[in-house]
Amino acid sequence: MYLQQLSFLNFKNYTEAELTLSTGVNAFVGNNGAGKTNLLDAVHYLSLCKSYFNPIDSQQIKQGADFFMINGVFEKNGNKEVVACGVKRNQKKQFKRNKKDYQRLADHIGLLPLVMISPYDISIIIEGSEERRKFIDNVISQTDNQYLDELIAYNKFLANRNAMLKLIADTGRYDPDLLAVLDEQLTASGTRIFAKRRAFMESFTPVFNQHYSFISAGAEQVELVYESQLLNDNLATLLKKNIERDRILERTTSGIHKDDLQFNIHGMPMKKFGSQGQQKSFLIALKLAQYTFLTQKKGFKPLLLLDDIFDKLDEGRVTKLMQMVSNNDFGQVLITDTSISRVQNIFEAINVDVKLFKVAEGNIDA
Ligand SMILES: Nc1ncnc2c1ncn2[C@@H]1O[C@H](COP(=O)(O)OP(=O)(O)OP(=O)(O)O)[C@@H](O)[C@H]1O
Repeated sequence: MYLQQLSFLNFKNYTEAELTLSTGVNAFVGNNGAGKTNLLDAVHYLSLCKSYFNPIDSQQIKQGADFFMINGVFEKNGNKEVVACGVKRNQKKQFKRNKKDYQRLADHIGLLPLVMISPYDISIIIEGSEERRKFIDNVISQTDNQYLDELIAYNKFLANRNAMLKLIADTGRYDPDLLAVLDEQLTASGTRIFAKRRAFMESFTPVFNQHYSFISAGAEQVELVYESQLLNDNLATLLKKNIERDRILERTTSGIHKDDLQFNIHGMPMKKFGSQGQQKSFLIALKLAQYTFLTQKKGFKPLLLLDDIFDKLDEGRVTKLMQMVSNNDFGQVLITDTSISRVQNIFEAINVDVKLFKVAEGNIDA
């Protein structure tokens, strides 16, 4: 699967742009603020119906304009897929595939899969557990349509149970039978999500380890560990065991909403003990493992978007990484950088053709 043509109107700092991409490596080069990341974000819209960086659609409209429009022509399994996304101020987002409007945007997710690696991903390491759960959930939901619905249902059951705990605290009236019904719903849904997350992590972790040791040439030992209360006990038992604590805190303290991922380097937390380059290598290995997982599940290669990828990585890691993404396991790659000579030198050294685009103040030249 690859993106053949991309065009957009009034998208962020672009008034109008149109480009034809190569099926291999495409590099977008320009100064800070030129619009390189914005271009990758336009591609992200076509795949996941939203920005990678900012959830508010109207803020992506060029300042002073009333709407933005993004169009893409993809080639997938020998067929053309024409995708269009339009946002007008104060109106619902429009999303079309082959000229037909989607009823549910969720139906588009996973059709044209994509993996983005960006400097903003550092939040997966440094922020709270929610970011790491979001990472797992995003990867699984690109290959499992029911997963997102299951998560929505779980969150609803969780909100109901928390509301009940609050009501008990406010009124002093405790009805164990009613709570048992809520526990049953939460347990059934939470257990299904846990099973999916655990199965995913079992197949994902060895691939992650392989990618990390390739990029770092085995320079350091890292570890990725899935943490869930449900690994030790089933959810029904946990809810019963912790009911007194939940009543005091007026919220549910057991469940898959407490899951996390532990990232270690030489047995210590990556967040505190990893260098910037090691943290970046860790994130890249996570995302490339996501790419491998998606490829295996889908049976075709997703798009790979690499934003500002060379910063903080040493020459050895850059070469390894570029060798890896240019080989046959990867398909179309879009990459951004500030230096033409750096991009040319890196790819010349590994003998890989690159289609170069120069980006300056919202203009793209091939
Ligand atoms: N809605 C908008 N309207 C107009 N301009 C916008 C809008 N949103 C973002 N921009 C502009 O886009 C520019 C940033 O573009 P982008 O992040 O793509 O730069 P970049 O080429 O990736 O830069 P860097 O090398 O620094 O990462 C900024 O100048 C910003 O003001």
